[in-house]
Amino acid sequence: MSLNPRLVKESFSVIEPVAGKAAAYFYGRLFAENPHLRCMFPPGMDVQRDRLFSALTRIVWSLDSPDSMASFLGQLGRDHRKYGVLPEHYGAIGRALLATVRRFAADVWTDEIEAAWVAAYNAAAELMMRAAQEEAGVSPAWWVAEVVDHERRTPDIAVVTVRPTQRLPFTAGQYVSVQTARWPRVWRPFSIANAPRPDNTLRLHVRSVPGGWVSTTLARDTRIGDAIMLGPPMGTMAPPEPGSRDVLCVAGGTGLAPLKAIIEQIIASGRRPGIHLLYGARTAAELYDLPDLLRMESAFPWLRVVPVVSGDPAYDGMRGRLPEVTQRFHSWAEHEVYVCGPAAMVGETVRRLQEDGVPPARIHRDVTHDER
Ligand SMILES: NC(=O)C1=CN([C@@H]2O[C@H](COP(=O)(O)OP(=O)(O)OC[C@H]3O[C@@H](n4cnc5c(N)ncnc54)[C@H](OP(=O)(O)O)[C@@H]3O)[C@@H](O)[C@H]2O)C=CC1
Repeated sequence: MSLNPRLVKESFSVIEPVAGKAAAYFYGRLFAENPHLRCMFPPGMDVQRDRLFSALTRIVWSLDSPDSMASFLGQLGRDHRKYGVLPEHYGAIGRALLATVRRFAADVWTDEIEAAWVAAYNAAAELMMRAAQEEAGVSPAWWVAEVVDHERRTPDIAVVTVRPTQRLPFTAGQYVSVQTARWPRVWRPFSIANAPRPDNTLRLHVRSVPGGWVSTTLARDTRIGDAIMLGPPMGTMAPPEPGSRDVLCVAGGTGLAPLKAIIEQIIASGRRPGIHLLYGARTAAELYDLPDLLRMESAFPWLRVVPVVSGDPAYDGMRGRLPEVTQRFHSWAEHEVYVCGPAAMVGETVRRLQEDGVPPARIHRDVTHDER
């Protein structure tokens, strides 16, 4: 049976409004039928349920773009090695998924829809298994990394430098998932805040969020010499192609991390595009990386760093909210644009940029990391 993206999308749109219930049913069914799989997942499943649905949403909506589906599923397959997922697990996952969509789309379900889901799942599982298999023997399923530096920049934000014990190749703009010894099987994504370095170190910008297990452990309770685990690099945000346009980066809070990596990579490439970095925080004290950015600016005259403060009327510099400041600052229609930060800020900034004529293909945004 060949893929039928339309039937999968139509039936999936019936399930989307009850995504939470469907994800809970899926895991309940998976663990009831395969109790041995439960130990591969964290004790608290809330984040996992959200992840399942966001991955599923992404797969379903990219079913008619084979390249982007293959690239996403390849990364997902490589990433799932760190959970210990093996080819034999895909059958069990497929059965639980099919039972879930059949139940939650019961009102519209037909044999054709069932066949379309089976074909789509088999194709997706095949891409994930193949990518995982190709990686086995070439790269570890996860990396152990030693914390070699830990700076508390604000009461809530730390810049953590780690050195994996084996080389971890990545592209500027990508992220890794992190597991700490305190919270086994709980993985949270953080962007790598530097371009690849000869000494193999990676920097992470971590804001401890209330109730965030991994972020709080990393920001407050981690010391030099501690070991953490890193999953394989993920994400498709990457530096612009050589010879391309001037660059705008709009960073909200710790959303700065991947944009700093991209700027470092552009500088290291020897190219000289003009780069504007609008770097926003609520107060001047929250601009936790400004001294470092100003050093980069003075070493690279084509970079202009513009701190923007949204919550302090007495701030003696650019004031306002990032989406509005971005819009009134300049016309960016000819730029390559990168936006990263809180999801609502990213959405609003992207909307305004498009309104002002920046084509969507030239706007690069990170996945949000709001689950930590
Ligand atoms: N650490 C990492 O590696 C990465 C983090 N991220 C994501 O970046 C985000 C950073 O969060 P955090 O450091 O807490 O940032 P903050 O919540 O401190 O916000 C930073 C700036 O963004 C503005 N902002 C927030 N919400 C909105 C909005 N709805 N509209 C317009 N402006 C807004 C804030 O202004 P105000 O609130 O005054 O409007 C402030 O100026 C998180 O969502 C995180 O998941 C993304 C990629 C990498």
